[in-house]
Amino acid sequence: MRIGTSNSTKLLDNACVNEYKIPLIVMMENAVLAAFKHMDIANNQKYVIVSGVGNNGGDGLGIARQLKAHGKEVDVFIVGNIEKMSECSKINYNILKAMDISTNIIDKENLDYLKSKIKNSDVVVDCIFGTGLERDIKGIYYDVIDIINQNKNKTYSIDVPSGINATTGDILGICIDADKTISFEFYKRGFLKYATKEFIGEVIVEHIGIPKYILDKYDDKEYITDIELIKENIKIKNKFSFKSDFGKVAIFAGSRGFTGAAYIATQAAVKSGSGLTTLISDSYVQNIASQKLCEAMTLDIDEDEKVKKLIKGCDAIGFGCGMGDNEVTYNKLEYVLKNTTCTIIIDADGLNILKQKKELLENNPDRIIITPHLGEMARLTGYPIDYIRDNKVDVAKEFAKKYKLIVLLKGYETVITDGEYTYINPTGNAAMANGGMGDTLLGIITSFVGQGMTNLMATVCGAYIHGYIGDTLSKKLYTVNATDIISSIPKIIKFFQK
Ligand SMILES: NC(=O)C1=CN([C@@H]2O[C@H](COP(=O)(O)OP(=O)(O)OC[C@H]3O[C@@H](n4cnc5c(N)ncnc54)[C@H](OP(=O)(O)O)[C@@H]3O)[C@@H](O)[C@H]2O)[C@@H](O)CC1
Ligand SMILES: Nc1ncnc2c1ncn2[C@@H]1O[C@H](COP(=O)(O)OP(=O)(O)O)[C@@H](O)[C@H]1O
Ligand SMILES: [K+]
Repeated sequence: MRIGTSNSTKLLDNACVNEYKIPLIVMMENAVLAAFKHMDIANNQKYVIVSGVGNNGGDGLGIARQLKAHGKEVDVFIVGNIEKMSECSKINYNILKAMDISTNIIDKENLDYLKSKIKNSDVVVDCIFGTGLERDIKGIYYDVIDIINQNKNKTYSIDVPSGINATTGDILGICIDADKTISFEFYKRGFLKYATKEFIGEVIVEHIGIPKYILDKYDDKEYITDIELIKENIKIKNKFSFKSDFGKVAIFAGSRGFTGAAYIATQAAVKSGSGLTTLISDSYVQNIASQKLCEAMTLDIDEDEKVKKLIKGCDAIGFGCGMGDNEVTYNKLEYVLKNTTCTIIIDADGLNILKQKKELLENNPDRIIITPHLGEMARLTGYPIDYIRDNKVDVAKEFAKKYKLIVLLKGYETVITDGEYTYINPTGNAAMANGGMGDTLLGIITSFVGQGMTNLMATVCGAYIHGYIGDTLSKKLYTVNATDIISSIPKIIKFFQK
């Protein structure tokens, strides 16, 4: 699913109208019919439409007509200067008048009437502002939004809950508290902001008849990952496959007190389908982990020659889980990067050691994937956590571009980007917020890179599948742990295999 801003919508509108000769009223009617499908007419009878005088308002007037045509009771209210009504809204307004569907122009005097109609309705359809909102909401607009929020039974917002800036997610003074948002063509970038989530309700993105090749042209290269993309990327094991076809990977992980991290990351790679997996750790961890790792091999990190030989032949290397934030870990990372050419996936202490010394990243373009959580990203970038949380796409993109690597910024709606293409991961949940989850993810991504996926797709697919398993398990489990995820990996990957 594509992500877009107010600007993308404007550019697309202009291209459709001027270049491709699709009249705006045609797109508006498509938008009306698309939104109408989600008006839940089987369960509601009384609707209040509140329209502004821009095109978002025009959508509302069209929806009012459709609702009437389906036998619903509809009260239409318009807020704003009717003289300034947009051309297409005017067309829909005139149709309503010609059909004798009465409309009320809102002023200070009839706010009580609006309130009583809202109280008495099943659904308020919010069409005050869409992507055209740019400045703070004041005066009568403020009062109307407040009245809707205080008195509604349910509110369905068209394109954007009025009051939310579609690009930034900022609330411009006040906003509609929507139960459902029916948005057109793009999942609005502003919806990604955590603070906005509680106002957008369920979000549905509908197409309004714009051909794919036109959308591709005006694409911001930002997407919500969908299941089809995963299915396209999961490798089919054909009958002639050999273990070398599924990659040779190594995991550098663990230290005293962090044996679990080593086991989890390694076992996750094994279960994700790697042909050959080796855990490289200190001898203490090796002794313990090897008791549990039946399929993976283990190697002592201090056996220099053996390590060098092994990593030179690897297709991907995972690095950092539970290794310790110290000079030894830094030296090992430097060593691994120097002695290999394959992709290195860096997490946890592998990231912590980089905070003062980012030259390792600078000198290794296009072969590193980093998987920080917000805290680790704060240490890497120097930005405060709150700033990163509110600007996660931009922060991740900036870092990826600067160091020519892939950033997977973890958390609710994990961001994955190579600086040019960005994917937001829709899977995963709070039941997964416990130790070891990141190690599991590292193992899955390392395995996928080793199996031949591009670095970007391995990261996108890894995050999606990791979260998908968590979502599936959390339906029955109060907490989902790393070992739960690991045992479900083969079954779920099989489900995605085309
Ligand atoms: N391709 C698509 O996706 C299609 C999209 N479509 C729909 O069009 C919508 C975008 O329409 P839009 O551009 O007319 O902007 P919209 O959101 O109605 O707002 C503009 C109005 O609000 C006013 N106004 C703004 N801020 C204000 C404030 N703070 N306080 C008070 N007033 C304020 C502004 O007034 P002005 O700034 O001119 O004074 C103007 O009157 C989009 O969201 C979707 O629903 C479809 O119909 C067709 C295809
Ligand atoms: N609330 C949440 N919603 C979605 N995913 C989550 C949530 N909490 C945690 N996760 C996922 O769980 C993993 C936790 O990783 P991380 O923070 O590195 O944990 P650890 O280092 O303890 O293993 C990440 O992939 C993250 O996206
Ligand atoms: K709206």
